[in-house]
Order: sequence, then C-alpha cells, then structure tokens
Amino acid sequence: MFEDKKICFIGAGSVTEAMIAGLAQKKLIPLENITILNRENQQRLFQLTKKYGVISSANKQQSISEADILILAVKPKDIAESLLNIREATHQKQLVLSVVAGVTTDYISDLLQHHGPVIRAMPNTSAMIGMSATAVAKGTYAKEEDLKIVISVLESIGTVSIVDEELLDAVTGLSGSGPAYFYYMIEAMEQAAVELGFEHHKARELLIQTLIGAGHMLLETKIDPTILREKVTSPGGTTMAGLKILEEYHFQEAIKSAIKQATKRSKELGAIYSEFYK
Ligand SMILES: NC(=O)C1=CN([C@@H]2O[C@H](COP(=O)(O)OP(=O)(O)OC[C@H]3O[C@@H](n4cnc5c(N)ncnc54)[C@H](O)[C@@H]3O)[C@@H](O)[C@H]2O)C=CC1
Ligand SMILES: O=C(O)[C@@H]1CCC=N1
Repeated sequence: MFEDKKICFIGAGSVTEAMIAGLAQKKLIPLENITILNRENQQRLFQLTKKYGVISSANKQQSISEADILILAVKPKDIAESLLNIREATHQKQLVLSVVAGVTTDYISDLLQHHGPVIRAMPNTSAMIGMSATAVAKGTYAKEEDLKIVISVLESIGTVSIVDEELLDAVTGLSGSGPAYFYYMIEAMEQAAVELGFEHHKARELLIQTLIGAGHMLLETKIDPTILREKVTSPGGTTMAGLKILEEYHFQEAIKSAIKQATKRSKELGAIYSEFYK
C-alpha cells in the first residue's frame, strides 16, 4: 500500500524521529521515500538522514509538492508560520497528517486554503520502538480511505484508536504526555531504591520488569487495575503500608490533576496559536 507513497515531515524533532524510527523498524515504506524538513537546523537533518537513511532536500517546495502525505510535526507555536511557508506548495490531493498538540484540522485547512484531507493524530515517543499509543481523528474533508491510510502508517509505530477530534486534547494529556508521568514515577522509585542500598542499575532492572509486568497483566488478563491492585495488597502487609502513604500524599488526586492540566494546556496551545492568523 505504501511502496510508492512519498511522505514529507515538516519538523524534524523528537516526535518525527520517533515516528521515523518506528517506520524504519517496521519497513513499511522505503526510507528514501521519506523527506524531512525543518526551519534551519541542518545539523539535525544530517543526523537523521545519516541515522535512518531518510532524505533531506534543499528544495523544500519541491519536496512538499511531491509528497503524497505531509506530516506536520512542529511545535504549536510554530504551526502558523510553518503552514504559511508550505501553503503554495501544497495541493488538495495530498493527505495532511498533523501531530501538533491542540491545533485543529479546521485551522489547518483554513491556513492551507484548500479542502484537502486533514487528519490529526496524537502519538507518543514510544513510537521510537513501535510501541506508541496513538489516537487519530479525521477532519471535515478527510474520507474513510484517508483515515485507513493514516491508520496503516501509524500502526507501524504502535496501536491506533479512532476518537472524535474534540477528545484529542484529552488524548494529548493522557497518552501523549503519559510516558513522562511513568518516567517521573520510576525516577522516584529508583531514588528510593538507591537510598535503601540498591545499586542503580539493579533497581532499574527490577523496576522496568515491574512496569512491563503490570502493563502485560492489564493487557493479558483484562482485569481492572483496582482488582489487580487489591490482589497485591495483603491485609496489613507492605503494599497496604505503602499505599497508605500515597493516600496521605493525595497521589491519585495529583495524577488526575496532572492529566487535566495537560489537557487544559493542549486546549490553550491550540487557542493561542490558532488566533494569530484568524
Ligand atoms: N514529543 C512528544 O512526545 C510528542 C510531541 N507531539 C507534538 O509534536 C510536535 C513536535 O513536538 P516535538 O517533536 O517534541 O518538538 P521539537 O521541538 O523536538 O521539534 C519541532 C521541530 O519543528 C521544527 N520547526 C519549527 N518551526 C518550523 C517551520 N516553520 N518549518 C519547519 N520546521 C519547523 C524545529 O526545527 C524542530 O525540528 C508538537 O506539536 C508536539 O505537541 C505529539 C506527540 C508526542
Ligand atoms: O509536551 C508536549 O507538549 C508534547 C505533546 C505530548 C507530548 N509532548
């Protein structure tokens, strides 16, 4: 389905690298069919072309107009400028996939000034190893076949869920930013382990497997996390003692507030940066 498709990434940062690494791993599309563009950081382009065998071209406009799929991967603050820079080279036969937090498909269509298919996706950096949790939503002018193409591309970097576009801000706060919450908790668990006398790498080994094991328990048993937690919590035992402290520190309230705040920030970013060119 993709051997003849050309993909052009607008933005060559973290999420672009994660997606390219996932696409390279799954060999879904010849890497020479992938072009990467950014604003001016030639060193970054050289690094990615050398590492993954993708292409960076001096003729940006040609790379953009020849692409079948354009992937917008700039920061929200840069979306207006990047769309205005590429507008002349785009055409409505192209499929535009945006991973830009908070920026709506209607805004993208407005700035590109055409009614070509625009689809939004919110992957996460686990795309780097083909384990992203990605959600997608199609815009007004995207058809089912456009969505199918995008889903096939994104399935090369992990799982894909279809959501309504208004839920994508919550997806960003939940699974887009989600890996960082787990990394943050692992950092604290490692610090506790070292303070308890562990060598750092030993603690890491145990914690990685604990995290993977918990994830697979949820995936494979389909049992609710509450039940799984209760199965760990022996009455009057160690887990109960630990959970009591987490309750005292309002751990669950903190997590819920973090996800809601990240969701709110996604909405804010969309609103702030979509106003510039209204
Ligand atoms: N980092 C992550 O885990 C995820 C990020 N995202 C979204 O992906 C987008 C990019 O995020 P990151 O990769 O983390 O940012 P980043 O800062 O690492 O990369 C952004 C890239 O865009 C380039 N850029 C800026 N203005 C440009 C322009 N006018 N034309 C072409 N390129 C331009 C920059 O040079 C840079 O290479 C953001 O909107 C973010 O919300 C989505 C999911 C996960
Ligand atoms: O932090 C951010 O804004 C981006 C979007 C989701 C993950 N990283």
